[in-house]
Amino acid sequence: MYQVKTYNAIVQAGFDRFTDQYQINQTDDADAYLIRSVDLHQQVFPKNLKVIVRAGAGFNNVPLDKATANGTAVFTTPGSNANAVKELMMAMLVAASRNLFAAADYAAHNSGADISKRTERDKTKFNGTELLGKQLAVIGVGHVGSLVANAASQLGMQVIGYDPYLSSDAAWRISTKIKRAKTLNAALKNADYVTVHVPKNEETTGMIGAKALSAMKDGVTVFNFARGGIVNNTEMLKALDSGHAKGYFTDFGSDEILNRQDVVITPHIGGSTGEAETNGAVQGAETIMDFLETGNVLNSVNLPNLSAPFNTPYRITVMHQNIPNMVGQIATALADANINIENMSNAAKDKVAYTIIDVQHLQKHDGEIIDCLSHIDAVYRARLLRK
Ligand SMILES: NC(=O)C1=CN([C@@H]2O[C@H](COP(=O)(O)OP(=O)(O)OC[C@H]3O[C@@H](n4cnc5c(N)ncnc54)[C@H](O)[C@@H]3O)[C@@H](O)[C@H]2O)C=CC1
Ligand SMILES: O=C(O)CCC(=O)C(=O)O
Repeated sequence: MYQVKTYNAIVQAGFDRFTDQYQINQTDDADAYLIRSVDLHQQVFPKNLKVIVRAGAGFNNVPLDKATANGTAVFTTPGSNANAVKELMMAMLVAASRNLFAAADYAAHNSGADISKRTERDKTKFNGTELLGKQLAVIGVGHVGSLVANAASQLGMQVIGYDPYLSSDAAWRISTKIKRAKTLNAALKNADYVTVHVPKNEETTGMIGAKALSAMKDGVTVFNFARGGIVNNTEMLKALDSGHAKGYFTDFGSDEILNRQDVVITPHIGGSTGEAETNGAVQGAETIMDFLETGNVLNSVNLPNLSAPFNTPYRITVMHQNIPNMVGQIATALADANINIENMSNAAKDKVAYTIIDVQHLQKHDGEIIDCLSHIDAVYRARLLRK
């Protein structure tokens, strides 16, 4: 029986997807974590932890190096909440262009006699502009960014995307109407609206800072529904205070940006729809079961993609450092144990490699061969799976 631990609210549809080989259990010795935004950076991972699935897109709450060193595969559920974020972003674009929040706040407090007279007098304060024909820069054109770009284009906006790491799968999702910028500055310089949809990492933290903001034109509105810190709040406030930027809309509040008319904050609700939570939980459960039962890897953030049909009685998987002679050492250990390899595949991603070996017969006691492989230097984890 596999133990699955959760740290955040996971919808029932995800739990229902697990077969009876799985138990949802808040144990300290889980085989798998199915999580959302819990910050795992301070956690000491149990040795038994084989897989972490973040139901959602951002994985900056998971310490990847620590997970790798523990032999733990980390996955996300790509695209599961992208439509939810896109719809929120479209609402925010309209809200920004029509001063919607200020206007609604005014109307909610406009009471008493002469209400219509005052309304007609004051409504000019909330005059907006239309999105049609305005330019939107989309920084990061992955699952969310591509949907935002396409939807904005359908509203008649001129959309320019910037994504130096765009995958070919993602490129297929982008409308041919979206222009491609070769540099961040080229994307920013004529944009009326700028939105970021990149993962938070060393490169993207503060990417919308003094330099990027100064490359934008006067009157720009900036949106950050990706992660706090991608936009530098101090520099954003300077741009707002100087009148260079018109507004800042974000899903990530923090003290310094509170209580301003020109900043709209939502409480990290980008992925908070029933549909997105169901997608993430179901995809998450399926990812856990597939990895634990077949060892196949698809869309992991710390392991290379590697899948093969599991047609033999036994499969050995080895997660190890991407250094010379690992496959040789693994094959030698199996030969020493008189185990014949039916099929072997190996792939690497950055510093981590992964090997799948299918075998018909085991000559030694199960534990012995796994023990033997685990003791090879630079092996993070070896597992034996039965069909
Ligand atoms: N507010 C919320 O509740 C949600 C926030 N998010 C955030 O949005 C981010 C994006 O989500 P997805 O689109 O699903 O991820 P994704 O991985 O499909 O797309 C991210 C894109 O950013 C690009 N990218 C990476 N570094 C870049 C850089 N330096 N400059 C330009 N582009 C760069 C990648 O090539 C990729 O195409 C997530 O990492 C997460 O932090 C995602 C879902 C919900
Ligand atoms: O609602 C959640 O779990 C967070 C969504 C999110 O930020 C993400 O998927 O990256």
